[in-house]
Amino acid sequence: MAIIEFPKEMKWGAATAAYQIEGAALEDGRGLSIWDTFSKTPGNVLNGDNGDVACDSYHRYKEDVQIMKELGINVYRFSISWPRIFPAGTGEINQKGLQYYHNLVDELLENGIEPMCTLYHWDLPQALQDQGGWENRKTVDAFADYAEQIFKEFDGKIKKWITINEPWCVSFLSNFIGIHAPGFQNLKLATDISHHLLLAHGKAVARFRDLKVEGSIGYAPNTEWLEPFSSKQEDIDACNRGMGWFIEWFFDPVFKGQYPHFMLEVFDKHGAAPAIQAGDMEIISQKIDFVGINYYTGSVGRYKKDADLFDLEKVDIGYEKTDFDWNIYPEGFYKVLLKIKDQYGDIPVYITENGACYNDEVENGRVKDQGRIDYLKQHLTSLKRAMDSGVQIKGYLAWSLLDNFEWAEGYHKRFGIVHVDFNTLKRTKKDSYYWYKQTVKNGWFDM
Ligand SMILES: N#[N+]C[C@@H]1[C@@H](O)[C@H](O)[C@@H](O)[C@@H]2O[C@H]12
Repeated sequence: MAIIEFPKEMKWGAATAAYQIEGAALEDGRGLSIWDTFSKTPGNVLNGDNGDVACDSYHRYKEDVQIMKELGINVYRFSISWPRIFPAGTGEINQKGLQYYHNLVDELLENGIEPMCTLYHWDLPQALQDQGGWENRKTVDAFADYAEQIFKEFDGKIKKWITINEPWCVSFLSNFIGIHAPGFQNLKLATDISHHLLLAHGKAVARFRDLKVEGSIGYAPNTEWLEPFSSKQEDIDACNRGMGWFIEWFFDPVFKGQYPHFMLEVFDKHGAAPAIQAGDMEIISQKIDFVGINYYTGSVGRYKKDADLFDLEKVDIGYEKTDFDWNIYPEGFYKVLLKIKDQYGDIPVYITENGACYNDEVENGRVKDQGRIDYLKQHLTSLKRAMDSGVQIKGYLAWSLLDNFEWAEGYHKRFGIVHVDFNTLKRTKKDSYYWYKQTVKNGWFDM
């Protein structure tokens, strides 16, 4: 067996998001989000699930922090619910909402765990959606005002900040593919929203710098690897276009100050090039301190005219899959990280999400989730290989601490290293929790 060992200074953590774990959706002055509306529209979420209760972490955060403390992690990524702070999206502040996050952050700090805060993890205030949502440039400024409020409130307590989680999901999955809130299917709308999200990111970074907030700031794009089916150039080009949708489209504006021409060509062909105003790209491309990378899976792809926007067809060549029916493809993790380093330079990287869906259940008080342990081992081995190839990895945060509301899949899809019984809200540490605990303690594991 091989020992996979990590630097002593590497951070180890776990990640969650507000709408997926908090519950208390109608409590203490919280306003509605687009996910409250979307999840309660019949047919949008499996089994009609919603985030009204979720893991009830709003009330159980102290228990959850003790679970983290026993786990031994030193960083915890959570998100702030914008409508819990600004119920109408702007204007009056909900003090009880702020107080909840002070309580959570204080509990983390008292237990030696560093908070990493995501400002936007998909739960846009419904009041802003009613005014056009991310399609409306006014939402960009509303986000910057919300971010400024949070920076001022938590400066000195929170020192790692993420502006936007997975802008591809917020724009294309939610407004072109349409399976996430608010559920539109319009490519031009989606590309305009992708631009406004990057603008919102940039404006929040500008406020962060202007306020001289202590700490570091970045964003957390989602990534995927597409391996060409053959060495034919048409297959290679199709895969590069497909990855460009996740990577270059959201990295080039931030790191190069312009959209990738090959992607603009694709969107322009469909009459969907984004509306860019003078000065936008300068705002978007100001320096950030780190990039968060979310990686789950990869696929094999080949050229097929009109198969999708990119003339790309995914091919199932029999990779083992998780219960989300996603390929287990750790090689792609390595390749994504090297691609980002090669194309965008030696930017510090946090793996802000990586994990596996297995719909495991408790049997005699135990959850035997060897599949998740194997997934983590394989992907951490790829991560170490990327680090040995020069990628500046600052930390790894497993998705997720808890089984939680998995968006359109509801509570059926489980990503946690801790099982949650959604009838009783009982937490049960899985075998993967104990494996991860030992790995965090040692800084190595036996492959
Ligand atoms: N699906 N899936 C699991 C996980 C989702 O639960 C997170 O909220 C997202 O940031 C990202 O999509 C990844």
